[in-house]
Amino acid sequence: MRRSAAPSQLQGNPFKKPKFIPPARSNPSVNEEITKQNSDIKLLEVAASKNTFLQSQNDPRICSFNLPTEESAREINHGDNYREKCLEASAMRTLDPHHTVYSSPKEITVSKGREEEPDSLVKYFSVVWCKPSKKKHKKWEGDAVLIVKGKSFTLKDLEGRDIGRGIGYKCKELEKTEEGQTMMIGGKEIEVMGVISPDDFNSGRCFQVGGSSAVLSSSHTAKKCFSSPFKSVYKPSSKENSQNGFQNCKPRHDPYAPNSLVMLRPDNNHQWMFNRNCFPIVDVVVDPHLVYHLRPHQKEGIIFLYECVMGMRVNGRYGAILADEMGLGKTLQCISLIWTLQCQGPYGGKPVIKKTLIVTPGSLVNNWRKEFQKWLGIERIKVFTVDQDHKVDEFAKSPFYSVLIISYEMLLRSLDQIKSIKFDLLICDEGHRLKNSAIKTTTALISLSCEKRIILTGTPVQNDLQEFFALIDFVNPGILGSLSSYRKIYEEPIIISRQPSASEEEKELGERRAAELTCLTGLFILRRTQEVINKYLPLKIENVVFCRPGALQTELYRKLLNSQAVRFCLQGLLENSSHLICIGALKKLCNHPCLLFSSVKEKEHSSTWDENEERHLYEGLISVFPADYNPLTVTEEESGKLQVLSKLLAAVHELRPAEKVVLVSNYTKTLDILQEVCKRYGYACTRLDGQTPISQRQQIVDGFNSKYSSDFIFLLSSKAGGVGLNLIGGSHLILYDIDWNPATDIQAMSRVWRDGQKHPVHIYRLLTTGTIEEKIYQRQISKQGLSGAVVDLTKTSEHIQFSVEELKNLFTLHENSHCVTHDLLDCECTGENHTGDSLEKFPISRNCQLGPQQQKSNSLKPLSMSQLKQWKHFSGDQLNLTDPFLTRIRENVSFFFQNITNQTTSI
Ligand SMILES: Nc1ncnc2c1ncn2[C@@H]1O[C@H](COP(=O)(O)OP(=O)(O)OP(=O)(O)O)[C@@H](O)[C@H]1O
Ligand SMILES: [Mg+2]
Repeated sequence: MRRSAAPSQLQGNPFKKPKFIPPARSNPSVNEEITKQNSDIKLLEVAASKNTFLQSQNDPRICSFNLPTEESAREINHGDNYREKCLEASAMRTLDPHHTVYSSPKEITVSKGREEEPDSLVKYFSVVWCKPSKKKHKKWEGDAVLIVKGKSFTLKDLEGRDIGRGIGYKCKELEKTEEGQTMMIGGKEIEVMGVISPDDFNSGRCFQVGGSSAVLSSSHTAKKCFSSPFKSVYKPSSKENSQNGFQNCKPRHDPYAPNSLVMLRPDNNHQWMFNRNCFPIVDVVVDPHLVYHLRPHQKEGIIFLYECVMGMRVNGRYGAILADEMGLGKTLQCISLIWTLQCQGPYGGKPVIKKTLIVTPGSLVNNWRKEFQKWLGIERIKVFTVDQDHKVDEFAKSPFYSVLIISYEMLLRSLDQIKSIKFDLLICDEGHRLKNSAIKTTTALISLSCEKRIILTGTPVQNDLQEFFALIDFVNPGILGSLSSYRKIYEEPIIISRQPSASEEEKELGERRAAELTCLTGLFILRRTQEVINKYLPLKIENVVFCRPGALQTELYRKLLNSQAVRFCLQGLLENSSHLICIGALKKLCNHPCLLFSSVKEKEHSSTWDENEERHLYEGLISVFPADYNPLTVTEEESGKLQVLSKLLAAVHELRPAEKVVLVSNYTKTLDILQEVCKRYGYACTRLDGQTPISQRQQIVDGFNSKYSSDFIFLLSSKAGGVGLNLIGGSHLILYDIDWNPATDIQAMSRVWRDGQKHPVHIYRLLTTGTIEEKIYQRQISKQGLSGAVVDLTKTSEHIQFSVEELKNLFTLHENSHCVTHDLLDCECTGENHTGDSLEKFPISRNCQLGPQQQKSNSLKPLSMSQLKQWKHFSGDQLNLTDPFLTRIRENVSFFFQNITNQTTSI
């Protein structure tokens, strides 16, 4: 029977036809001919067999599917091997938010055997379908996947939707099914095109026809290319060749010099696609001036980025996500890439890019400019930063500048001008904000025509599958198909498999799909953890400090917990967000009672007080404050944390006069109080919060980091300015309050412990003992830590759902505990005799004293309860503390946890 082609058949259905045979294999004579005549390809083979230029080859963190092993350099087999590589890689990975990309093992095994297993219960077929008709020449309407399970049949379209069901055929009949056999299912006529292996179904690959399949796109493009290889290879447009003047095709830097960093040479497939004019192949070598400074992981990162944006990792895709943890130098890796691509290229040395657009949060625009200057000086690359006085037009008119740095906000305002400029490379810093494809910024950036797109983010990107899709689809549009098919094929099975009620079958399917997704995307996502730079960083001492609340605080806390509002919340009687108001009040109280006082007064004076929900919370509260209470006179004794803070600042000032402190809060009103205290003690301070004009931010940061600055304290609002800032001028960081989201706190903490820091770093997280702050901390470390799910920066308490049980726990004050968190750890120690003891003294079997050397804080992910248990911990009553700073605050502290990283010297 003749038939018209279904959509996929126009491109070739991989499940019906033999796999795509690459040009090199299908036509060896052509390949031989080309190799013979093109000396550069020969050179490629030789160069590929040397490993001088490919450091990523041996690195376990780099997914090196396309790297030029001797074999792969000789064959044009990118597309052909892709599926096998994915299959094999998928077995190695899970969809872990912290996963790094692994290299493939040497042997590739495809489980073909499974396809032939006679006793397999479920069968899968690729089919085409149409409405029933008697016509001889059918007009097939689409491709589909037929699932046969016993006697029941399900027909799914390539978006994963059910489009037909039926009952009646026998599985055995289908085992004999041959290509071309037709049958009726669910009111549709189908023709069987071939058998799909369980592997291909389980991984979801059988749905990846057309736009979503890297396999197809690769074979498709290669086919297109191969259709007339000689046209491009042997008949170059010599005019263009000579006009461009690339005959002098020496690498810009010596690829054989010691420590040279040489990029992967394009394979034959790539050459067919991109070297139509047959320029000689030239090694792309990163400027040794930069290489000299690069850390090993940064070299790997540059190789990775280069291969992604050159389309060498996934054919026809030019995007990448560099998701290295904070402080790993993503900026420098990008600068190195830009500088390399702007001056060099593999084809005749012709530069790959001319103009680059960098979009970044406002507070980092000048940081980018500074980093360009720091690594390349002011002469090599001319960067243009957009601000009120420097508009995009100026950049567009000038041939002088090649890099435009703009904030996300400015981008929206100047979108039309930006669109009129041809950018060859787009970098979105702190790009996790693009995870929401509905927001204006994302749609604006999607509308730019630039294909080479890089997202930089320190925040893990795989915690929400839809957000993950948005990020992937931004850098490599269409690679996962449409959102609806992605949902059906990946998201739904993965989510179902993680539910406790999931069947074994559902679990397996979900795991396979997750592995496949990781495999597909792992080619262009790279994440390394902080551990890779630990060895370049100084000692870090992290402390969790449980501060005893002041007497007024305790009294007010009790009063709040007895309020009608809290009682109603616990009975589930109040609606909506009333529990958030209660939580907010308790948090304010923990920071300082005067904050609560001001709130109550403010509400009392408002005209809507009588109807206000907060009345139920604040009623009678003012009577607890002294009659002459003045919220403007900040009394330290009233807040346990403030007392500890002022002693801590005094200790640093006295014991380490050359060192500085970064003081972080989520609230500007709290920062006001802290600023007041600084003033009281004559500590010079500077401040960055949401109100700080963007144009001044870098200046403030630079001022603080300068060794000539007299500022002792940097007051930082973590929400406003936490991301991306380098505050290495400070070596003590105090987190005055806690956020629900561990990512916010982690972001803030990594501002000081980063490359360039000279002093040992001390981090103090202050929590008020027995209060809601401890509960939030426990939530951070138990829920998120244990489940491994990492929340990201945009999630706030409004997104958190609480059960009545959880609210009960939140709204309890533990007045008699030194540390509720320690009580929960189920630790045998009393907190009395473990002060600063060394590992040798306390055997590892002891529950609570594994000591610093045992602690491997390998990443910035939230700590888990069990990890916390391994930290040193001791009560504040200890008299023989070895840490001089803790000794000074001991009196107001009920309990400490301490962890030391990189200990080589004493504190
Ligand atoms: N190889 C290096 N040698 C010395 N300093 C470096 C090196 N690489 C980066 N740095 C410095 O480390 C600091 C952190 O780098 P960068 O701001 O690029 O980190 P990041 O990965 O973007 O982190 P974040 O996610 O917090 O934005 C910068 O001051 C940078 O100049
Ligand atoms: Mg950064």
